Amino acid sequence: MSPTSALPLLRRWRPRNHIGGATGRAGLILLAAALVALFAIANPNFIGAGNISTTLVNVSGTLVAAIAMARLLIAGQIDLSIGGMMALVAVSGAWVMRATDDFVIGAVATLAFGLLLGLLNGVLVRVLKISPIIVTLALLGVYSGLAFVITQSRPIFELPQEIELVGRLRIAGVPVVVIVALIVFVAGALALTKTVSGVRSYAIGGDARAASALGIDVPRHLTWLYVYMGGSVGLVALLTFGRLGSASPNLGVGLEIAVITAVILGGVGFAGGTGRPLGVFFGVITIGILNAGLIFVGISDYWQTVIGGSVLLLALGVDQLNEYRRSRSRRAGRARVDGSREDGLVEPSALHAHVDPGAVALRATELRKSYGAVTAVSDVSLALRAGQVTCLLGDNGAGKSTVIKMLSGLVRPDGGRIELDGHGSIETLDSLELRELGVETVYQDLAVAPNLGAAYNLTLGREPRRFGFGSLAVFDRQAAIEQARARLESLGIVLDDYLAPVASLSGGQRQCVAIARSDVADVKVVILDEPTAALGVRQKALVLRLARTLADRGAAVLMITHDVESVGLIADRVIVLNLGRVSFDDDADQVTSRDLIHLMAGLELESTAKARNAEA
Ligand SMILES: Nc1ncnc2c1ncn2[C@@H]1O[C@H](COP(=O)(O)OP(=O)(O)OP(=O)(O)O)[C@@H](O)[C@H]1O
Repeated sequence: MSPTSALPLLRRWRPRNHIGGATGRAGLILLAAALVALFAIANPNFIGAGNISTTLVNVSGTLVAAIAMARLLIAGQIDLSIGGMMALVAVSGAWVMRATDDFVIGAVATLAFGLLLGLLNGVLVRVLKISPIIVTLALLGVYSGLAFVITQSRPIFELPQEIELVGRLRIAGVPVVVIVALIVFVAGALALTKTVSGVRSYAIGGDARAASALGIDVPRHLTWLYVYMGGSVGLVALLTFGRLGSASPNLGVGLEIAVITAVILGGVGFAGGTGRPLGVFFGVITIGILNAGLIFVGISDYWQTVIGGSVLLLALGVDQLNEYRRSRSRRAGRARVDGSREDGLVEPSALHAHVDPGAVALRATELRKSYGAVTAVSDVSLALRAGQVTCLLGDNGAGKSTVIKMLSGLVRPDGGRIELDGHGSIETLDSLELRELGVETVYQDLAVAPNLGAAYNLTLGREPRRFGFGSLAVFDRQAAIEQARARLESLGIVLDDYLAPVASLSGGQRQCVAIARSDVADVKVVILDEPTAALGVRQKALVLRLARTLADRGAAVLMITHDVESVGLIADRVIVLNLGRVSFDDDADQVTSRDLIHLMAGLELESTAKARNAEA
């Protein structure tokens, strides 16, 4: 088979999007089967109905907690406090149940305590702004300590009669605990893979700063995920002390290790952004079989702990290997795209209706900004016109980034005015408010969720929905593909796979996806922060063509660049900054590449010097 004829085959086998991992799941099923066979040889009763039922009941708690933990890990977070949280929630809930002698009130209180502690975790991680590993590890100690303090180390008995139902009730022979766990797991899995909120978790785990730049309220989303984790722990606590008929402060010891091991074994990447519920399911089952088998063949508690920790280390090792394979496959994808002869270009479509070419879209007057004693920008005035590309140049430290941060609402100027056509002064508005008014900014390295395809990236924040409400609505993947295809094609770009992670696209294509996000119907100003940095010649041409198209469709484009060659190819107007001041501002045809290099170096143009000498 020739390399060319093998290509379609390769494409079919390539991971479709962030949710891949069939090979890992097959490996887990094999591992689980091997464990069952091994333990059954050691003791044939291991595959008896009684043991299977007990094993299922034992894993039900892990299953409920695992889908919530998977969601946290996918979003780049972790909760190590769940063991202590379960103990505290169980004893508090049981205490309420005994005090009121009412099963329902006690059950509601247990779930509510879980949700509250989850909220506390989320708020603390958000407020302290340090690694969730440290914050939740500290909370593990606090929660489990409090559980002992409240109970004085004694279990809580004498719970209402109905509690026995939790352990005894069966539907069609299946323990109700298992049924509840399966329902909660499936609901969590659907929320993760099918809803707008789930897509946002993947985006945040891929790159939280990019997700935030794409319009997702990251802190709020993450807080909800901790609340979800807490609620799940509340349910696990209820199912467990309900089954046992009493609550003790020892409940939940080691829960975090068991759950995290199962989740990572199930293929959820510790680095965030990847993983699949089905893998998590098999991870939980495998750990359940292992634990049951170790007890069955009479391995001591101490050895069980050693084996549990070793399995976690093994899972982390496999995860690292997967991460390495993922990055290799992304690099291979990029090499394939860069080596391809066609750039996937089509003719861009016509202008936006609101174009008034040449009119000033944004005017900045006498902008100033200092950082302590450092004056970054001292007196900058400029105008951006609809239909034009303005290139902003300057040496390192000249003040370019500070200027665009002020124009895009990331930094408030110390003085001066910024006016947007039709909206008056905007210098006090933040970046989200400015986006709503039609000022879009594409920052270098900040603009895409690398683990998601173009279809997701181009619709994040304004996701197409099928039914449901808020971010729990069902994400319409087909509509997202169509929208992404239409948006990119209208800008003259065709991709062959709208679900392939953008990390596997070429640098130029990735920039195009990022820039295409700014092509919304009422965009007035597009600010591009060094969009051609580190790109090859062909990829650079692709990006410059896209910037030109945006201007041709009516936007005022401001492009920061160090690259004099790009200026010659695209600029209508050139502004050069030197030591925080404008040293040149004129039409691009008034200046040569040589002049620009002089200006960027802070030198005076020969023509200016001559004119000054002649005047003298
Ligand atoms: N947050 C900050 N705190 C302190 N000083 C800053 C800060 N941001 C920028 N500066 C200083 O302001 C000056 C202008 O920086 P700015 O990043 O705007 O320049 P630039 O032209 O974008 O440079 P580069 O091309 O290297 O990114 C520099 O002296 C820089 O050190």
